[in-house]
Amino acid sequence: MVLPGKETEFWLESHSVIPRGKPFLLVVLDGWGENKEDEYNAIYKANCPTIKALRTGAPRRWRTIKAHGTAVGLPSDGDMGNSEVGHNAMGAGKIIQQGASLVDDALESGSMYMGEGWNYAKESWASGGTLHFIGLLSDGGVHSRYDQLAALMHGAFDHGCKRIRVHILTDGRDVPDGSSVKYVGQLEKDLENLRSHGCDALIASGGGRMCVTMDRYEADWSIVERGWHVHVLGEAPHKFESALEALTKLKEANPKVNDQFYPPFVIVDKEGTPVGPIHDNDCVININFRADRVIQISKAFEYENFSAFDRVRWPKVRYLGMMQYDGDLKLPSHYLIPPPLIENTSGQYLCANGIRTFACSETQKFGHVTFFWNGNRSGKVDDTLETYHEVPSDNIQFNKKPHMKAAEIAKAAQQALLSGEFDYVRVNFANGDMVGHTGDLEATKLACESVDQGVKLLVDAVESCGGIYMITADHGNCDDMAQRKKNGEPLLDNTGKVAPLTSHTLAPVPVAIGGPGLPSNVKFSDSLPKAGLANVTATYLNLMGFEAPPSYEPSLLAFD
Ligand SMILES: O=C(O)[C@@H](CO)OP(=O)(O)O
Ligand SMILES: [Mn+2]
Ligand SMILES: [Mn+2]
Repeated sequence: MVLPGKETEFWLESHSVIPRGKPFLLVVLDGWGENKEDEYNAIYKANCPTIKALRTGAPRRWRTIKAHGTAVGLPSDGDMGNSEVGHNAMGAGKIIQQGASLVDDALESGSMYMGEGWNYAKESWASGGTLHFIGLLSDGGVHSRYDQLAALMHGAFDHGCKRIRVHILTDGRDVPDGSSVKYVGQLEKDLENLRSHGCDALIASGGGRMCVTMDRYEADWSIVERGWHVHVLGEAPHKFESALEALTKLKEANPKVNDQFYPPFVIVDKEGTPVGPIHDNDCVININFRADRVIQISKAFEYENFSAFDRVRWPKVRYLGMMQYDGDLKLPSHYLIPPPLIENTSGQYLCANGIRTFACSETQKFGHVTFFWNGNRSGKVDDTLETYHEVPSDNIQFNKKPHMKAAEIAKAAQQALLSGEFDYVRVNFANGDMVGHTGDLEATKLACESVDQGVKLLVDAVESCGGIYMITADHGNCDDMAQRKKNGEPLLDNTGKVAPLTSHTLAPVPVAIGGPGLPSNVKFSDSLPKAGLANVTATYLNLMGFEAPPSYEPSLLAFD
């Protein structure tokens, strides 16, 4: 192939120390932080000899970096990291002001209500339509935030909206299980307030985020179909007169049900009529700013030709995302806030310099190492140079099968490394995160062990092909499985048991480098104590034998 000349925008200089041409492995351990070593740290409690050896075997080639808060473009240092921001940063080498911050700014400045999106939405209620909000109901700050929903409801009322319906997805994954009752209470108060001012405002339908609407990467379209039935058609086996009643009665009927997995429900009036199905001329605003879990429902609302499930009825609504979720598909076509502009990604540079890439994960994280990595674009950067390999995830609760697809991912990546057909193999192991989100400590230990075995297979493969590796993570999760009191002690629930932590953590994440292809004088620099995930990108460009572009956050490497 003809490599680009110096004059092209994405041409990269050769690195002065590290040669090109060694197979390079990059592993992202999803949800794997470096945290206090106690009995609730699943990594510490599990048998993970490979990762332990990386950590203790080469101190100059192991360090931690920040993976939460402002270091990854989130509004505050109280915000835990997440896959979207983490993979965006690692893929693009920059700290990107993320969706949550952009929405905050637009609400604060008032520009939210001056854009094209808002005007488009307004036409609906100006001509008698109902305004529907759909989204994750919590203040987790990963996919959405309650205060932003509250601001938009009041904003709509101030702009003349007289009828609002809210379709809630209970969380329990970014916030503690059981907290949905609190968020529903808060929402009911705000709706009551709107009603007292003459706005007909009610909760109309809902369900748990992992059961209703918020599927991702087409793992299980039936999740979205269930959402369609309750939000749009107003149909569900479970009907209640209030959302609080729904949560209470569904829990009574099945005490094992949790916030993440509440079955779909519809709110009805005294006569049993659903209070808020979605009709022609209504407006639907999806309040999630994060893309992955709302792309499918957005397609269902937006696409004329749609065959993922039978919509039964497809109302002609004005549909808007909080942001545009997919830059390649331009989906949805209407949105409130322009998404962060993520340009000059590592993929663009590497493809322009002829690097042959193999990217692989299982369905649950497949888009993380492709879509998020490439700045929220669903296509490939270069079809001829890149192979994207998806291992189908099981559709189960992952504590039932904590090894997930780690072995299959490792095998596929091992083959890619040994084949000689790729220069760069990039994988994500989902287990620490996906099993961590179940709050099941014992299962999460097994999850960590499966990841460790996968990493071993790959580090051995790098060893045998003379390559270089970098092992890192996108944010914490399995490193702390207990909710904590202010003093750090585990919090007990009302039965006296330790309350499980299902969310991500604020922990920094490890970065380890090595492999026989890495010159012996390469180590981590001591001069970047505050480095974060965005510093990873220049580092791996160096490890592949390139100088990083000057616009990237600095490389973590130093040379003896
Ligand atoms: O499951 C998800 O959607 C999030 C948590 O809300 O996890 P991650 O950022 O690791 O994908
Ligand atoms: Mn993640
Ligand atoms: Mn997660």
